[in-house]
Amino acid sequence: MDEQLSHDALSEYFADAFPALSTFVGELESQGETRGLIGPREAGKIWSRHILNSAALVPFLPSTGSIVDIGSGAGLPGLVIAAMLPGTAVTLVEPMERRCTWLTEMTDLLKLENVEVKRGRAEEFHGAFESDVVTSRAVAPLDKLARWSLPFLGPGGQLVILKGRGVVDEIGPARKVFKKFKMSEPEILEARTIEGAEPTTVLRSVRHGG
Ligand SMILES: C[S@@+](CC[C@H](N)C(=O)[O-])C[C@H]1O[C@@H](n2cnc3c(N)ncnc32)[C@H](O)[C@@H]1O
Repeated sequence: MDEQLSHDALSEYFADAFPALSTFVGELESQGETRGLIGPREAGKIWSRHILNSAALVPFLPSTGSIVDIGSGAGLPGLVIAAMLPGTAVTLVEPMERRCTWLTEMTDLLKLENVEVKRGRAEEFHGAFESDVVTSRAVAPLDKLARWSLPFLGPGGQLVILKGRGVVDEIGPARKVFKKFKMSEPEILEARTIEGAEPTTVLRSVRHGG
């Protein structure tokens, strides 16, 4: 467990999702680095760096409906969302086969019945299905990410993504594609979880016409 975070604070924050997420953290600690899912020396920091960072998105998401997480990698934020919001249907889109194998293994191990893993690049699924919300973390600069993400949204659909503070500088180059998909002006929100964890930045935009 991360040094600065107490078991009690994490257990209280994650409530019903805590057992599944503890199992997930244990698997990331034991296998994450060797399977190329997390960086070296991250094993002791998974709760703060990855799980709480992903969880920061959850207060901005609906508790029902469909969510597609683009470029899920190790399952961040997609598996964290699925564990915390069991009333949603979460699709994880990831092109790398070995990461999809991991995602499927974790979905089974954590007994998440609301997860579907789709192997491929986001662009390959345009037109194949729609989603109420698209999420992502650390996948691409905003203009590229918007081209990959926005075709999944119908009217009223939302883009809700984790980004670094520098996201404000990415909005200009992405404006054209936001306009093309009739998206609202992106909001930049500060997202907090528990005391002692770093706040993070969330970008949210809604497709007009819902
Ligand atoms: C830096 S990793 C981030 C993984 C995870 N979201 C996280 O925060 O740890 C970027 C991920 O995006 C995936 N990716 C790259 N291009 C993609 C595309 N066109 N569509 C979907 N996923 C993509 C990569 O395979 C990789 O797993």
